[in-house]
Amino acid sequence: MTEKSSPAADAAEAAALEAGRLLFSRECLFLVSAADEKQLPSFALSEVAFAGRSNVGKSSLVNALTGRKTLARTSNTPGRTRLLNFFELGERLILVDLPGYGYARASKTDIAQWSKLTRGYLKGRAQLRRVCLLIDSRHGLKASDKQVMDELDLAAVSYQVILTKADKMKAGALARMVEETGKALAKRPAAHPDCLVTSAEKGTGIDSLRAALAALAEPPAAE
Ligand SMILES: Nc1nc2c(ncn2[C@@H]2O[C@H](COP(=O)(O)OP(=O)(O)OP(=O)(O)O)[C@@H](O)[C@H]2O)c(=O)[nH]1
Ligand SMILES: [Mg+2]
Repeated sequence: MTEKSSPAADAAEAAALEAGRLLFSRECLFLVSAADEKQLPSFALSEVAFAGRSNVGKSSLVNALTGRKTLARTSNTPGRTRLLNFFELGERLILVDLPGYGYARASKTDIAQWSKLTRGYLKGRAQLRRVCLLIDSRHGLKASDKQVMDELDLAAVSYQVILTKADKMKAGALARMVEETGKALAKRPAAHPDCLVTSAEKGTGIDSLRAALAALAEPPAAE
């Protein structure tokens, strides 16, 4: 079903896109990595975290959003990101690239470490305004994603599901995946009701995501 547009809705959408463009035209800097709870930094800015199974494209999405190809390290090998990596976007928002979960070949110690540090961060971080929960659009929601969603729902942490790697999908299959995922989200209290579709490779959905994240950033300082 397509939403009817009105001049007011069109103007609001254009303003949101412009806010996203302005925010993400600002410089994005790597700040710090955290390997344990004691290393978690404390900044006076809201945070948006990128979570999801290993290899879904979290680091690539951070790079696509910020227009920097090598800001966050990406890899063909699942399990590339092992630490929580914090980036500051123009003194207005912190982006947090998280290690992936569900990486079958990681050692038990690694998995336990992910669980403790990342789950702890996701559930207990006062400044965390939104979790972008990335799902590979070819695979859809897996048991491990549902478990993380259960935890976010329980902790009342707002999350936005993002179907990634859209360039790898045919239009019909992608539309079915969007519908199926949307149905699963309808019953979840902390989920944003609509999922976004992105391709870090082709730039699909990047402007919409920038617009959504701009609504969470510190307002620009008065000139
Ligand atoms: N075709 C395509 N490939 C993508 C896209 N996004 C990421 N990839 C590829 O998917 C692989 C994994 O990407 P990463 O961004 O490292 O994934 P990640 O979720 O950060 O992985 P971990 O840090 O290991 O959890 C890389 O080979 C990327 O080039 C996309 O939108 N389209
Ligand atoms: Mg990564």
